[in-house]
Amino acid sequence: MTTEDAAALELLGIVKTFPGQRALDGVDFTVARGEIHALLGHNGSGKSTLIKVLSGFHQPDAGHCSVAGSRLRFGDGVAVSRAGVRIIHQDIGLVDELSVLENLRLGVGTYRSATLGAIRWRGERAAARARLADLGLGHIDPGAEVAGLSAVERTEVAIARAIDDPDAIRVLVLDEASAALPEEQVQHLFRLVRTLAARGVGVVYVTHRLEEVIDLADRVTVLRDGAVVLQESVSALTREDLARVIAGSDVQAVHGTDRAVGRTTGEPVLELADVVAGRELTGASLALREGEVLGVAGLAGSGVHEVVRLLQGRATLSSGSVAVGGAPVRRPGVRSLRRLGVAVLPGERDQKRITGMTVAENITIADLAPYWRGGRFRHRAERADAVALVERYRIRPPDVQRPIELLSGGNAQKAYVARLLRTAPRVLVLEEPTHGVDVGGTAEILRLLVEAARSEGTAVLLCSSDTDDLAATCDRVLVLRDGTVTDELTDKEITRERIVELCYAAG
Ligand SMILES: Nc1ncnc2c1ncn2[C@@H]1O[C@H](COP(=O)(O)OP(=O)(O)OP(=O)(O)O)[C@@H](O)[C@H]1O
Repeated sequence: MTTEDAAALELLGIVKTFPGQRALDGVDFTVARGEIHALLGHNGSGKSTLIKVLSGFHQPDAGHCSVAGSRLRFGDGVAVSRAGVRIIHQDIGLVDELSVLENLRLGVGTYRSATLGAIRWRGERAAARARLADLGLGHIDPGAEVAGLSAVERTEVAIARAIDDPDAIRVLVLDEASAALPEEQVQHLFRLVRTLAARGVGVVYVTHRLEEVIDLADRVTVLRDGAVVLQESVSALTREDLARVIAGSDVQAVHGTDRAVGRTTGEPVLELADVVAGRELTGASLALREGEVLGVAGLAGSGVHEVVRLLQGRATLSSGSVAVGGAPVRRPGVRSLRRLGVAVLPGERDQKRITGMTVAENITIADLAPYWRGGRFRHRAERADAVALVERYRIRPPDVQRPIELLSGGNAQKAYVARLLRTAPRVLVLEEPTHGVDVGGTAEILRLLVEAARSEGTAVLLCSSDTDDLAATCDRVLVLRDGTVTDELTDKEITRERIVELCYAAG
């Protein structure tokens, strides 16, 4: 077989066992040249492990790998890169303070136009511009600082950086590259992916967003518990088919949650009035009421993220006021707000994961008081609570003594949501709570949030870029633009299309 005929990527018979657990159980995964191949599976099904085997990070117990017809030795990251495999992780690893050009050149070591030790920036800039234009990214200025780019532009730059020599790239893996992208920017990413596929690159696209698979991919592989349960052309499948195969059973619809009309009349428990704060909020006001699920939507830079940062004490309140239960909070922050019954789940992983601790400890840490009795800590009671919550949230594997770092991304996210809900707060502020969570887990988390609002009267502030989540659960949705609340949707006005439209509206 010539290199031209060979598959871009062939992973055959891959087995990987961790102590006490088989993460991959003889997986065959083949991607043709120019094919966009979606890799799906529930949280903990083995997607990341398969990618890590390909990258050389994990040594598999069995199996073999070929790239464009050439056999590849496992465990050798340099050989993987030399063979033309590029992997973009969700944490795309750009340096914010540097320009696009500097980021493109990072890691390459040499500047093309250096003579006698001096870098000829004009030449470098022209080369970078040509490289971006070649990938259809002519709209990105090489001189722009990365911090000022939109989320999708950052992803585009990360991909452009990886594609240092387009003719030599055989396989591009995008590991949840769209997870942090607002929905309306995803199409830009798709355009770039299609450009690369049209040049013969085999693309592996890992995602939990099933609509994206239908829209973008040619073929799909679904993993369940480390084994391939479906490998098929996407054209034959619907979103519902995929959800069913991923879960291994019928998934309860996330949508169509019974939205309670009239919920918006409870007492305000969290109020922001004319808040100017951090880099983004320029006069935002909102009132979250008892027993309601209030959604907050907006594009990157609109201020949604800054609302969460403000409530975490990470963005300074310059003017305006924050009040809980009618009483002003002068310095909002995690501690001051927790005392008032406000719990915050931030979006960033490092802000919620407590490394070096077990799953049980990560779940119970927010309130250990019930376990202290007579000066002694009742480990058994703590463990029993954690076991019950792991069961309720279907965290896999169901081992509460496991270090949290060893959980898959989506299973860890379920543990953080469990931590917050367990403390039965009066106000619950969540940023992207279903980020990286599979279709079944998402339905469960949203159901629990609505239940907390309905039966406990919890006031839930749901800051999310997932318009499906917002449309399925919220009693009201606020849209932010340029740091202020510009629109409010209630009841039947809350649709996915309307939210996106308002996020994008001008002026
Ligand atoms: N280093 C490790 N040590 C022990 N177990 C691990 C390790 N890495 C992963 N696992 C386990 O292997 C299984 C597969 O995990 P993996 O991260 O591949 O899942 P995933 O499909 O990527 O999930 P997600 O969608 O949540 O990211 C999980 O049960 C996970 O807990």
